[in-house]
Amino acid sequence: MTIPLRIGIAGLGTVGAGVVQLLAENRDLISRRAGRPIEIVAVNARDRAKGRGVDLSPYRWQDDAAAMAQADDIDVVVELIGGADGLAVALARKSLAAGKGFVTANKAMVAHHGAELATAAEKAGAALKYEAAVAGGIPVIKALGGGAAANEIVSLFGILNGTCNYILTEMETKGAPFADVLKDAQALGYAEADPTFDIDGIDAAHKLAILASLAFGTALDFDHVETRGIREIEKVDIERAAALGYRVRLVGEARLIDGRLVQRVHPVLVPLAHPLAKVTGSLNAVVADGNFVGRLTFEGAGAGAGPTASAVVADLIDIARGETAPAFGIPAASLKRVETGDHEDSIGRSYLRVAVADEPGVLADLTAILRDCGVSIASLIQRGEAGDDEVFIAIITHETKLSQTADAVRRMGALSSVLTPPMRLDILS
Ligand SMILES: NC(=O)C1=CN([C@@H]2O[C@H](COP(=O)(O)OP(=O)(O)OC[C@H]3O[C@@H](n4cnc5c(N)ncnc54)[C@H](O)[C@@H]3O)[C@@H](O)[C@H]2O)C=CC1
Ligand SMILES: N[C@@H](CC=O)C(=O)O
Ligand code: NA
Repeated sequence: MTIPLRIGIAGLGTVGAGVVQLLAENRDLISRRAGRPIEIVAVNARDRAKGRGVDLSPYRWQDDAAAMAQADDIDVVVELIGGADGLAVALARKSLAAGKGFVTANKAMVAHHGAELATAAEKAGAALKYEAAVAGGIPVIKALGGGAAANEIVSLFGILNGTCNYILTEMETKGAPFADVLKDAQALGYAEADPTFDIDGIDAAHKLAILASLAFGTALDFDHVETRGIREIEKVDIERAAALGYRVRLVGEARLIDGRLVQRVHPVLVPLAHPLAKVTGSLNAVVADGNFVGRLTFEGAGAGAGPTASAVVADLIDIARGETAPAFGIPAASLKRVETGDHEDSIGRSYLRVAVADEPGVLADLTAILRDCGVSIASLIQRGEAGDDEVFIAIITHETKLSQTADAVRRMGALSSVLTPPMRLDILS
């Protein structure tokens, strides 16, 4: 007789309802692939009466999510509530302490408490899995932790937030205003409960910290992810970028440089021919360089019910098969603590947007600052009608140490003819 894997699901929102639907719809196939049935025993959410478009009648309603951690008839707790702290992490701690497997889509919790939870899982001999937490449906956690595990990986980058990518793409293709597109992304189930996590880059930073730890074998270090979101991106940046041969994307990058870890989430300009320029809508992409395999590129849906449920259920299938690899590829106690490096020490090209008063000598002042800082101009666009109070100057620099470009931007901002703080976006190479 085959013994089913019995699960309890806490959280029945976009992802939770997606998991219920997927397990029901692909039941037989999943059972064959997992080697045994995966059965939902109990479900929990804040509001029992809420309609969710899925049939919950076969399952026990559990008023208290934490009780799932103690229930004798549950082998694995699936946490789809969200939030770095509070109920989610309490449930994780209790479930793992009780020796139950724990599957989560919660990147905020993993980024903040991943090491502690991985240690608890190892101690209990239980599985901790979080494929859905990074890049939604893309199986990148399994790829880096498994398929590419023989390689040394020294750098990775990618588009890690579906909401931001959707917003940037819609602004570019439809000229739609930021606020309207954000509402659409929320309605489509892409955004976090608090969408500032998306648009301020925090969600991408959570994911980047997790990927970096897994890829480099370093301790999770969310606090040192330099994070900048897309709030300051204006229509003019998207238009100027397009005129200069680029698209704007929110990208997370992590590198080990001389043993120091540089982690950065920031909006960048991506050349039109670059693979990330073709990643549109809520799609995500992750690019990792391995020393034997070479460059690996993963692309797929980064958000939404179906893709995220796909990743959650993939973790359940792993557990049903008896896989118990350490959560971060190596035992949590072996993850290396490394110092933080500074991205501004590296060499790169940048886009600068400077809003100036249309008066004689302004351009000369800007170019003099760039000269004094050792920054050379690759291209420059000035557009504005005669009589406009404000003119936008867009500059693309040649390769320079980025700290020099930062210095130039600071000095430009101090000019009385510069009307708002200049903005710099680096160019992805
Ligand atoms: N929506 C997406 O595309 C993706 C979401 N995630 C992650 O999946 C998790 C769930 O996200 P969504 O389904 O989008 O969120 P959601 O807001 O649609 O659903 C959250 C669910 O948790 C329940 N809940 C919230 N607080 C609760 C509490 N105190 N007690 C009991 N239940 C509570 C709500 O009732 C709801 O059923 C989050 O960690 C999110 O970051 C990960 C990848 C993609
Ligand atoms: N809010 C997130 C959901 C997936 O992780 C995103 O937009 O990418
Ligand atoms: Na994933």
